[in-house]
Amino acid sequence: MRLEDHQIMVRDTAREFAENELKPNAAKWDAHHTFPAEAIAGLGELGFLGMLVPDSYGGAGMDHVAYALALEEIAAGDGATSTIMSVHNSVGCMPILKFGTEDQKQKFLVPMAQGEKIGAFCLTEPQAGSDASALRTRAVRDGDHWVINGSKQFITSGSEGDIAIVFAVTDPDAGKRGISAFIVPTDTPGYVVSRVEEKLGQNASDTCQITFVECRVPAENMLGDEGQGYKIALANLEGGRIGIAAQSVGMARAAFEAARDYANERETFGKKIMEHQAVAFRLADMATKIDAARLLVHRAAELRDDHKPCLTEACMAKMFASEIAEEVCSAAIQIHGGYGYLKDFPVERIYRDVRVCQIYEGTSDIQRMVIARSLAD
Ligand SMILES: CC(C)(COP(=O)(O)OP(=O)(O)OC[C@H]1O[C@@H](n2cnc3c(N)ncnc32)[C@H](O)[C@@H]1OP(=O)(O)O)[C@@H](O)C(=O)NCCC(=O)NCCSC(=O)CCS(=O)O
Repeated sequence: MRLEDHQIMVRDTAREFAENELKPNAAKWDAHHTFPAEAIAGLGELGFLGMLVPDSYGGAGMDHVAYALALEEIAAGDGATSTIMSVHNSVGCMPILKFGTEDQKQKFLVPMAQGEKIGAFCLTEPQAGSDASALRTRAVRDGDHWVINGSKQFITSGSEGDIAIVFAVTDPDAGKRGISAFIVPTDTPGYVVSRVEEKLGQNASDTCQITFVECRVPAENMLGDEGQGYKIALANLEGGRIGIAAQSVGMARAAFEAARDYANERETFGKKIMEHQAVAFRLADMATKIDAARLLVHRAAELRDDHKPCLTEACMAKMFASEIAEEVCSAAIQIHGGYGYLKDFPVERIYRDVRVCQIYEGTSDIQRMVIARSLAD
């Protein structure tokens, strides 16, 4: 894959940031469940929190390939930080860029793109995950406000974030066309963080249950037209999925590199374990899978940059990259032997962090479902 100069610069900048600011801290943040506030501020200074937003709205005006390259590098440094970055850029900023009014862009998008405000995406509910149209959260018009009541589940940055894109039913008789989207600052009364979840991995990124209790938002905070919410959600998940795929590649690469380095140091039976064919072949398979996943990610990102349809390609990239990433991380632990199971080595954390990539922003089975639809006559 041939990269342009600005893409190489983005990749190298992100790699340096990951090496210096993320890798040395990732284990500590994971152990103490610390939100990486300083690192997020650093990403903002580098322009990585408004990557896809034009400079006229305070962003870096980058293409999706550059974005995928940056996310891969940030994920190689710390999976949790890359999740905050991915959700913020793709399903936080992009819905406002694409569907927002000029006033909404000035008020909400500009500070988000400059990294002053962090975005969250409130679609999923306790009983509506894969079946995203089965929402129960209701928004009822009351004069010049909408009043939101309901529960949202698995919300990245739900507690640490500042601006939430919230989907709610405004017309219960209209099915998918009865869902609308709202921009809700998280300091709005009635936006309640009811639980910060305990998770297998990605402990530095908060995942929350949010309850909306008579949460009143001004009518001008509706995003897009009334009834357009479901379409807004799905359209932005498409780009989000390319981001999750890039993250998966980054985490897989970090685990692979740790295993490769270990294999070149560790000796058994009088030689480096790299010289045992079983280990060398395992590493060869890992490297091949990572490269294949990256090519799928870049194909989807290029299509998006060319404004061509890429739903199927985004789903293929996410499904494949997230699944091989778990395989690669598992193999990396195997190469480390018993040490791979210890927290002293990074592969233990990366293995935990990468698992969710097969679940959030659409499970692997949902990706397969969407891909299969494109195969039907
Ligand atoms: C399972 C699903 C794929 C099912 O989708 P549907 O069959 O319900 O959708 P459709 O009827 O095909 O489409 C509805 C509507 O939207 C338009 N649409 C669909 N896809 C796109 C797109 N990619 N771009 C633009 N528009 C799109 C479509 O044309 C229809 O419009 P019209 O009615 O024709 O006008 C789907 O439900 C699905 O993807 N489910 C998984 C949901 C998911 O990924 N959830 C995780 C969300 S992440 C979260 O909430 C946590 C936040 S986090 O922190 O990450």
